[in-house]
This record gives sequence, C-alpha cells and structure tokens, in this order.
Amino acid sequence: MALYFALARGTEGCTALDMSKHLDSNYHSLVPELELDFTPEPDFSLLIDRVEAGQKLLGKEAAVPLVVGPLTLVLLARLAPGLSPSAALHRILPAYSCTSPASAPTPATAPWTSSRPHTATWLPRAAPSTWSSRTATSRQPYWERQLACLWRHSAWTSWASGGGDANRTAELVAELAKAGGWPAGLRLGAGIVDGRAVWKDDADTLLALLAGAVLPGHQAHQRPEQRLPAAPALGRRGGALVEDPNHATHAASGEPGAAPRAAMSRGLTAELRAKSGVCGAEGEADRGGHASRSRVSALACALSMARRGGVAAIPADCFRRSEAFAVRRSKQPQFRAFPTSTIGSFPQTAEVRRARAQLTKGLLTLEQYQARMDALITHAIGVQEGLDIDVLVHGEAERTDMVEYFGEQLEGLTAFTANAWVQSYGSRYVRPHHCVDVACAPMTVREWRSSQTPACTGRFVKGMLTGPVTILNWSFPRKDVSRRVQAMQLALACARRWTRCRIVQVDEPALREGLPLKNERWQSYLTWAVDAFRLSTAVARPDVQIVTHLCYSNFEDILQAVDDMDADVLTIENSRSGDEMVRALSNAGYCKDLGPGVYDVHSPVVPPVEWFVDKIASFVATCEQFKDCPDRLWVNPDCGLKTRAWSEVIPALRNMVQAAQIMRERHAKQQPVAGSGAATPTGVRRSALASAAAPLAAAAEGPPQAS
Ligand SMILES: CN1c2c(nc(N)[nH]c2=O)NC[C@@H]1CNc1ccc(C(=O)N[C@@H](CCC(=O)N[C@@H](CCC(=O)N[C@@H](CCC(=O)O)C(=O)O)C(=O)O)C(=O)O)cc1
Ligand SMILES: N[C@@H](CCS)C(=O)O
Repeated sequence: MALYFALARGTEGCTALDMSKHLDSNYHSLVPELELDFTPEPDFSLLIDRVEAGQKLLGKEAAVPLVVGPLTLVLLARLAPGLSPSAALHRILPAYSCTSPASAPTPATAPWTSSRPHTATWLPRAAPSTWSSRTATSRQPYWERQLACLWRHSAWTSWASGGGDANRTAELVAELAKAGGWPAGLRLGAGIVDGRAVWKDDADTLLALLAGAVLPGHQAHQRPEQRLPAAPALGRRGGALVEDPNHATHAASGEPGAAPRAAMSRGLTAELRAKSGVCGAEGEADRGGHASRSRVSALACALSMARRGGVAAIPADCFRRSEAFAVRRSKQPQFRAFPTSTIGSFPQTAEVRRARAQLTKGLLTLEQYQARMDALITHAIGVQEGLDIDVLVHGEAERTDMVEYFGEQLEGLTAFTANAWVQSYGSRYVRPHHCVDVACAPMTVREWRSSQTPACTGRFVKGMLTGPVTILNWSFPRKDVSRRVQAMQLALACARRWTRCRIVQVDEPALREGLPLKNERWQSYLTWAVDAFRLSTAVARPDVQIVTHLCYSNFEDILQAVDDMDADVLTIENSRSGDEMVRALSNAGYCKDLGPGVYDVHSPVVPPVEWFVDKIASFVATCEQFKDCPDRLWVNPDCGLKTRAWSEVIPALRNMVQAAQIMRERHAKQQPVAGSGAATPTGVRRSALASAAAPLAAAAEGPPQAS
C-alpha cells in the first residue's frame, strides 16, 4: 500500500507517476511507465480475490472480472525511449492469457495507427478455471471507432462477443452497415444507456436501430441495463461507472427527486427540446475591464442576436481580441523576471467547509457566512503578500468546486443534487450540474467582491473564472441541443462577468478531454471549443491580461488549438510529466507567456529550493525565448492548492518564491541558469521509489488520504 501511495503522490526526491484524465472523461488515472527491458510479473491475486468475493455476493454472472487489455495498457503507458509499442506488447502479452498465441494481434495486423485504445477485457492467465468461458473470451472495445476496426481484424480473434457503445447509435449503425454487418458467429453486446448522462435514453429505438444493422439471423442481445433502465450501461462510452452520479447515496438521502435517471423521463426530454435555443435574462454588460464601448455594444448586440437567431448570428468580431498579442502585450501589467503566482485555489480547510455546512443548515446567516469568506480571503491575500508573490489570487474559499460554484451562479444551470457525487480521482468527488438552459444572467455582485482586487492589497489579484468549455464538459449537458451551442451560450454568459480586474484567469482544464475519440472529429470540436473560449475572453480590453490554465491531459495533441485560444499567459500542469508539454510548446514555437507548473499539487512533499531552481532553469534551457525575457516565464504550481493543507502550501510557496529570486539574481548577473540535478527525472523513478516505500510503510499509521 505504501508503494501505491508513493507512486500516486510522490515522495521525497522522487516525483509521482504522471496523472492524466482517462480518455475523454474527468476521471484521472496514473500513467504506468514501461522500461526498456521490463519483464512483467503478473500478480492478479487481488483482482481474483475481489471478483470471487463479488461472485459470492452477487452470483457468477453478475460479478465480472475486468482487466485492462494489453493493447490499452501499452498505448496509454509512457514508454521508455527506444521501446516501441510492438516491443512493449510482446513483452506484456505473456502476462495475459490469449486464446492462443497464434491468434494474438501482431504488430503488422493490429490497428496501431489509431491513437485510441483497442481492447479492454482479457482474462488473466492466473484466473480461476471457474470463471465462465463467455467472460473469458469477451473483448470490450468501448469506442465506436474500434468497433468497426476490431471486426476487420477479427481473423485473429475468437470472440464470443464484442461489446460496443451504442450511445452514438446512428453512427454505429452506419459503421456496421458499411462494414457489411456484424460478423456471423459473434454476439453483439451493445451498451444502450449513456453512462455519462442523466437523461433517460430511448432504449427501444436504439435497439431497433441496432437490430436493423446486424445481419439477418443475428440477435442483438440485451444487456442487463435494458431490463433495469435506471442502471448505467456496461458497454458504455466511459467504460467505468465513475462518471455516473452516485445513485445509491442519492436515493438513500431521501431527497426529493431521488432516482434521477427515472425522474429524467422522456417527457422532460421533450420539454427540454421545446426549450432549445438561446435564451437569457436581459442585462447591461459591466463595462469595467471590457474593451471599448463599441466592443461592449458589439457583445450586447451579439447577445440579443443570439437570443433571436442562435449562436450562428454572433459577429466574427466577438471572437477576436481587439489587438494582436504582439501589440497588446506591452499595455498589460509588467512584472520582474520570473514572476510568481498560483493557479487559484487555496486549502479548502475544515473551517471553510464547516462554514458552508453551517450556511446550508441555517446555522449562519448569509451575512455571517460572507464575513467568514471575506476573512478567509484576507488571510489568503496576507499569506501571499508575506511570501512576496507577484500576482495574487483570492483563494476560491467561497467555491465548493470551480464548476459547481458557477453552476450555482448561472441561471439555467441547475445543481443536480446535494449527494450525486461523481469520482474525479482517488477519493475526490465532484457534483456536476445539468445544463438545462444556459441563460446570460449577470453574476452576482458578491462573487466579484471576492475576486476583484481586494482593498487590502495594492498588488494585482487575478479575477478567477471557469471557462465555458470546462463548465460544459464537467456537467451533464442537454442532449437535444448541440454541445457547440451550449458552449457558446456559456461563453456569452462568461463574457459578461468582467470587472475592473487587469488580470483575469479563465480556466479551461477540460478543453482537451472534450476532444472526440475519432481523430476526424477533432477539428470540428476544437474549432468551436476554441471559439467558445475566445468568445468568453475577446471582449477584454487590450491592457487586460488573460490567463488560462490547462491540466492533466495530453495537450501536446492540440498545440495549435492552445495557441489559437490567444490567451496572454498559459499556465500548465507539468511537473509529473518531465516537462513534456514545455518541450512540445517550445518545439511548436509557442511564443506567448508561459507558466509551466513547478511542483506537484497532489503530493504532500515540499520540494527544496534547489529543486525549484532546477525546474525553472530547465524551462529556460528548453524555451530559448525566455533567456532574454524571463519576465514572461511565470513560476507557479501545477494546479490549484485546494486539496493541500496550509502547513504544506506555505513552505512550498516560500521555496518556490525563493527559487524565483535566485533565478532573478543569476539572470541579473547573466550567470548560466543550468541546474544542479536536484529535480528527479522520471526515468530514475523506480529505484528511488523502492527505497521510498520502506520508510513510508513504517510511518504509515493508516491509509493516507488521497489529495
Ligand atoms: C481541478 N479539478 C477539478 C475537476 N473537476 C471538477 N469538477 N472540479 C475540479 O476542481 N477535475 C480535475 C481537477 C481535480 N479534481 C478535483 C476534484 C475534487 C476535489 C475535491 O476536493 N472534492 C471534494 C469535494 C468536497 C465538497 O464539495 N464538499 C462540500 C460539502 C459536501 C457535503 O455535503 N458534506 C456533507 C457530509 C460531509 C461528511 O460526511 O464528511 C455535509 O457537509 O454535511 C463543501 O465543501 O461544501 C471531496 O472531498 O471529494 C479536488 C480536486
Ligand atoms: N482555479 C482552479 C483551477 C483548477 S484546474 C483552482 O485553482 O482550483
């Protein structure tokens, strides 16, 4: 257990495994590292114990073993330099029980060219013989892309069944038809309930469509979820159930509206359909940090046109800053070399949560609650001033969650329930809201009181917003209005949240995870997603610095889109991935200001000053452009600090600020900025971890809390 925690959270002198959102979900998983000469030693005993325990409880057919398949594992892993995917696959295959060695995919026939994983369910060699043969030979490709792909390669398989994702049934049907129907002798198990939505699916129509797509004589077998419509699909888009609200907790709470999936009846969907289109409350845009009056009127005009004619009517001008980066940069706040900042949130302490709980229970009045929040904000500002951080944040104390909070502020976004939690990683959960109707209601004055430059500091305080694409991707959007339209509605709402801030951060950590799994759909998604971000920010005056934040996804895939967002400063999570994104941005010629994360916010480890110095030095070494303009290289943590304790945050930030100061002095003396080697490269992780696990194990008094 100690080793697992060391891998997940890092330990003194050794960074944790990279963490990445799983495909197109908000669920984070750790990225395994495969070394050049690895020889897997399979140990499935934990899995086997758990499945057998489940089978005793639920029956043999209900507790099904799920194992990540070798192709998926290899394609999602980080491979050591020189290790090809096919070599890794051949090394890993013996750990799995293939139906026969000859039937295993070979590099020549396997669909390597796809960037997505392929098969998910294999039976480990060590599995008990009592596990059914049906289970043993079931392959479950989640993704519509692979369904067609896989049966083209069916020569090397002997499936009893293939699992598919029928959430995009029309496309699936078209693919099946194009491929000549479902192959004879194979059963098709199709997920017919969208496991990542709260709306009730029309399972009958989906089944009828599917039945029409299979060859005569074949049968589309219904999966259990069809008999139990309130349960999520097994062969569904997200694969695991982590993206479903926790219905059990929800129902147990006895809240009105329990059993949400049942409550989201077709009647409601029809009602929603009738409501489609842009609508929203009237209201004057706040002119504070907005561009010129004419641009504000353009936005007002866009809003009213959008209400009448939909988002297509928004003028192109509303998607562009009024001046190009090269021109506006000099008008924005200027800072010393290696300026320091943070990403937004500070510890959500027991005190913060207690105040919220007391407000909910009526034990605090709104005024008393707000006074507590103000005190917390003042404390956060004071800490940052004391640490000599250049650009401050208010600390987000008033936000349960960066999306849930905005869900509460925006009319039309309905908080789902008090208890329908969705797992984000480890033991951390979020409560996504429904996008019901996204109106353009002005945000309350209260919110901006906390994020405008508070009177208690003379320093810049970043205004902190969650961007439209992230709000959309971390909610349960309507299914009867396109995601593009909903993103634009949200963007229009965000665009009106401007104040007198000279620096505004619009977080878009979920931009990448909305990327469709099929590469051919990427461009269309990226076009509207980037447009939505730009629509939400383009209204800023040229002298307002727009910052954005991206984290825990492979943004290397979408560098052009990142550049097209046209943010003045990009802050990115970086420290677990060995500066991959920094290198990628540098190679791509990214030329705007950059804040690569210098330390891992999910680790309790407080890195020493030299470690930070090395990190910053490595950025300068990688990105030539910062050698001459280090005022454009921001020094900040990977992400928000809400899961940390102040006792970790303060020393870590103190070291970070001190390292920035050392770098400034070196730069002033024009000394070389090479590091001392204190920062651990990911390659040497294994041996460092082995020794790390021992003291951790000794010290552990109980399972550490996920953070
Ligand atoms: C930045 N990230 C985010 C993602 N997704 C989001 N939607 N939001 C994000 O910020 N994805 C990527 C990353 C990393 N993700 C996360 C996700 C979640 C957390 C986190 O710390 N979650 C907390 C949520 C706690 C919370 O909201 N608590 C409420 C009170 C809840 C409540 O009702 N409690 C009951 C019972 C309490 C008890 O029995 O103990 C009560 O008070 O009565 C609150 O604060 O008001 C978590 O704990 O999981 C972090 C990063
Ligand atoms: N401003 C947010 C961004 C998280 S991705 C935070 O600091 O928590």
